[in-house]
Amino acid sequence: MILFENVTKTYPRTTRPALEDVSLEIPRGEFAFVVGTSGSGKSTMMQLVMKEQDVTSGRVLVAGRDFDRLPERKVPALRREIGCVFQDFRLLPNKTVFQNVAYALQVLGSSRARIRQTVPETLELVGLAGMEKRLPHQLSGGEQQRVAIARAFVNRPPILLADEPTGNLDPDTSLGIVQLLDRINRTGTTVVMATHDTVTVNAMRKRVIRLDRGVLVSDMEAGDYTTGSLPRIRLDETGAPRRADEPEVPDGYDDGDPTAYDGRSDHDDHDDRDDRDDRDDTDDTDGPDALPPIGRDADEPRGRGGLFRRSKATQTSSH
Ligand SMILES: Nc1ncnc2c1ncn2[C@@H]1O[C@H](COP(=O)(O)OP(=O)(O)OP(=O)(O)O)[C@@H](O)[C@H]1O
Repeated sequence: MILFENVTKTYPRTTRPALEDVSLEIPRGEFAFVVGTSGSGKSTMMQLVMKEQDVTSGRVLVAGRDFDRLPERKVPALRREIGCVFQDFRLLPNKTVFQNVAYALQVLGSSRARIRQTVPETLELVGLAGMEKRLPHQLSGGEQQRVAIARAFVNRPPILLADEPTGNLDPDTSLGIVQLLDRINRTGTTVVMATHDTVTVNAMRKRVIRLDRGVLVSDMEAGDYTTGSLPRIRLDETGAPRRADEPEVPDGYDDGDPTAYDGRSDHDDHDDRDDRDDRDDTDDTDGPDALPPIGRDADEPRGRGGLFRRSKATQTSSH
């Protein structure tokens, strides 16, 4: 799960925040687009999730970790749980497709047996079986991005972030890449994709979180990039998003709606943290060979719900 509570990020020597008072929750297993024009704060949001940047104010929780309480020594373990894909692919030019993907496991200390088994499985999943021996320059842009996705996913991270992954690709190829991310999402991995590619966003009918100059202006289920539908957050009379500190229902409200906030207290979160610390220590020693196979989470519940409980009113209004 990814949770932002009233997150503001202002970079040094700038006056306007890159993100301003952003609150949202992306439950485990969800596919969400983050859209907005250039400079609206999409990459900043991704970097905050990776803890490559720190918030100026507000709170971020990712994969059970409260960043306020996350010691620096535990950041590498966090990043092992987040795969990343970028617009410019970032492949190693002198390594083959197989070696590029295997490298991601090697740096995690995986055994050769594990690499021999997992890399071909993953290349098959992304549609590159038979291309193991090619170098990146012998691939099309779309194929290179598939290698990058395989590399990001080969250790089966619970979260995959894709920052403008289709920015260098033509529309048909872009759609194929987003469909691949959708397929990965169906294995249980949470996928968050930043983009301003209206065509692919509108083709997918997924959750669409929209930023405008650092402000979250809409959050829609099965939304699109132009008109929007099924807003997730309530708007006030002026059309502004309701704030996270004005819950629509009391904390802990749950009428059986799996998207309802369960109102867990800070105390509960603290307990979580203690459990998590234990688990992190296990992670550190288990190594990637303990990773579960593709599809491990597919049948699990989608995790607890959002800060904002959707009501009939929010489902039918549009903006
Ligand atoms: N390291 C930085 N230092 C200072 N300002 C930054 C830094 N990174 C981003 N910004 C500023 O923060 C704002 C948001 O940038 P960000 O890269 O998050 O937007 P974006 O929506 O990802 O844009 P694009 O689609 O062009 O990648 C912009 O005004 C940008 O100039």
